[in-house]
Amino acid sequence: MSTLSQAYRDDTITSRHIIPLDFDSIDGVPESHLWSPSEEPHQNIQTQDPQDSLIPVIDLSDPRAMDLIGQACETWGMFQIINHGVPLELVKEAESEARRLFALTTQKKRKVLRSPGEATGYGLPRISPFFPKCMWHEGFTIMGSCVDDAKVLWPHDYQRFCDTMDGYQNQMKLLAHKLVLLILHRLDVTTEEMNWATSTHDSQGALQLNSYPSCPNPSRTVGLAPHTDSLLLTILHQSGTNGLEIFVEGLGWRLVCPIDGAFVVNVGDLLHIFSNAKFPVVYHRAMVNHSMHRISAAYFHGPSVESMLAPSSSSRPCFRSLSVKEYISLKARHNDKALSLIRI
Ligand SMILES: C=C1C[C@]23C[C@H]1CC[C@H]2[C@@]12CCC[C@@](C)(C(=O)O1)[C@H]2[C@@H]3C(=O)O
Ligand SMILES: O=C(O)CCC(=O)C(=O)O
Ligand SMILES: [Fe+2]
Repeated sequence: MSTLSQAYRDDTITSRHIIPLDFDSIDGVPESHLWSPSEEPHQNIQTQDPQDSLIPVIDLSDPRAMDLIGQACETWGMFQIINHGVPLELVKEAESEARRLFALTTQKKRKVLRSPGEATGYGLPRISPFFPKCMWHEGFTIMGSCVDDAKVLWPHDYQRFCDTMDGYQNQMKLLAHKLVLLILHRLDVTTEEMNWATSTHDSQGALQLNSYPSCPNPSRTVGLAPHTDSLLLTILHQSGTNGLEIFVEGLGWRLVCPIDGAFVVNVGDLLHIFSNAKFPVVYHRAMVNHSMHRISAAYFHGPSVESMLAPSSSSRPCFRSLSVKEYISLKARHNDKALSLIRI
């Protein structure tokens, strides 16, 4: 049976779109990373009170949580959660292990570079080929065990990194299942669909550690260009630094304020399709900072890549049915045009 990492293997990406900048040895922003002001990410920035939290913050222990989550999915496709049950020490530990990884020398990190046909390892975001300029970003993608890469990075001390990432992925998987159950109540799903969406044994996940080093010219650079996440839902830990923004129709780009101990959850393309577009597509991006090195950890949760996906119990589906694998491959080839290709 195919796994997520196999589904992400077959594309034709070139090294220019894989190798992050050598952040240790630069003292300015190279032309390759300078976005012109007319390029999309620098448009529509709103002045905003940093306290003004547009995206709702939901307490998972609140009896109204299910309703609030349903509403948030319909309105924004995004919400933040607190009291989620994930031990905060584990979250801190995962962040500090991610920092330890990105603090290694460029030479070390390039030893675990994601190779062109592979899904995991160190490198630029997969969406890089779709943009004219490079992103101020380095990432490390994990699908399941990361022991092979960790052994290369820390030959004598790889266990700590692996144990932390395993523990974090396990917690994310549990939380993702809880959230899917809560979210599906908003949709009129059949028992069969409910089983498909909540079956724990063949769900698939990926963990992406993101690093955005401080940048001498943040107004002309982009950390992670505007995109939507592909799978069902994403659970994001953003370390205390601003950077994540969501595009809201009519309002433009809005900051998603970091809240200590909270996770940001957003609807991915598969859930947009499954909801028959009742939940919006969620464009978001990460901007960079002059003084802070920002880290984030995103967990992507999806169903088995072999399974079929169709808008749930809808008499007028607006998307054709397809396998998860097929959607991943369409997305790899067409990025944000993928959804329009399956629209009925
Ligand atoms: C399971 C996933 C989800 C991936 C691909 C694969 C591993 C890495 C994820 C990201 C992380 C950064 C943004 C994104 C858009 C990217 O370029 O790589 C994500 C993408 C997706 O959601 O499509
Ligand atoms: O770093 C962030 O805040 C956003 C990360 C993100 O969107 C992603 O990994 O898909
Ligand atoms: Fe994302």
